[in-house]
Amino acid sequence: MPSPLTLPVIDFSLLNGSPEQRQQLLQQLRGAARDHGFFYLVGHGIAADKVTALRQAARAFFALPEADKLAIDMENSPHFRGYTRAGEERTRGAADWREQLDIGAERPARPVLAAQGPWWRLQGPNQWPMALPQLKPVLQDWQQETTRLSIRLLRAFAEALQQPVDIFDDAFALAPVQHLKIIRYPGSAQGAAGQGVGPHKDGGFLTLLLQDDSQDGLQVETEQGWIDAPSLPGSFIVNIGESLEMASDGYLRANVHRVLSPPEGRDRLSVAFFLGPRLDATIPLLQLPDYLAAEARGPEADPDNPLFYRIGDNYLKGRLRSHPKVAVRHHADLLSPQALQAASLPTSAGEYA
Ligand SMILES: O=C(O)CCC(=O)C(=O)O
Ligand SMILES: [Fe+2]
Repeated sequence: MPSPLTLPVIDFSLLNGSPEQRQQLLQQLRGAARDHGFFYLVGHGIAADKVTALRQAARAFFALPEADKLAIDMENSPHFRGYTRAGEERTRGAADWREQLDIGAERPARPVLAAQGPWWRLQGPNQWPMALPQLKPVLQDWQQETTRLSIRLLRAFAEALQQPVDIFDDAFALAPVQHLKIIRYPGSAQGAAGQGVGPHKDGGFLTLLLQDDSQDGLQVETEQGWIDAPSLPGSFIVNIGESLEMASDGYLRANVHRVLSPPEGRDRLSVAFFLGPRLDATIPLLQLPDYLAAEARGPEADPDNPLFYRIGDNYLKGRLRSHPKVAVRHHADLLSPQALQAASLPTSAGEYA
């Protein structure tokens, strides 16, 4: 039995409706992002045939022989691009049971001079599978579509928070982070007790998640405990990242979520797009009008997860922690001795500095 929808459903096409409809939409967006940090987005304007093409291409990628996938293993890439086998990625030290392909914006690697931020190491070429040439145009098209939609959403948030509509534009000028991940959660003998991906918040500004219409598993943490976020066909799940929470002094909420493994014999495919400001931007701090500032909770402080005002520092911290093998192979100079030691243990619960 699918559980009832408990997260709000927002129709983005009302942005172009009557002035009353537009105001109502902005209020809904603000409320959903403040109270839950998660909502369903419909009326988003991305065509259904693009969704179909994306799902087919993602399925075809995961169906490739393992050797073709490992030919683009993320371990080859100092920029954290490429394929990760199930069990290799970690969330708060515990292994996630999902395989995935990470793609970023296709930009040349930068020579990293000592005086520049080490986060520039995240910029560089993607790895594309030779065995499936049709994947690249489909994923790049999706990356463009979701970037456009995310920026429209951010502009709507700016308006909903009584800010100049272009307040975030500088942070996205030239080279925003456009991180796209196609993900497959294999079934597990442990069923829902298995960790598809462990509890975490997303970094960056906004996540647009395309779910699997035939297998659920996403859950969001609330004051009442975990709630299911079952698939709603035709929608995206939108959630707020930690940097946007920080920018809005906690008004917009970055919420904890996780994915439970499917039962044995089934799997779940999802596609997550994470939009973030350019790596060398600092988080713009919004001045909220008094009536909104009164509702802002301040960003949540987690001693295990320090947040930085420099966007690149947050991304680098996250990538080094999630992909310890890549970190040790390419970025050992950035790791603390404890992190280096933890990363070389097979199933450690280490935290990466
Ligand atoms: O696959 C999903 O449904 C969620 C994935 C997720 O939360 C993430 O990759 O950050
Ligand atoms: Fe997430």
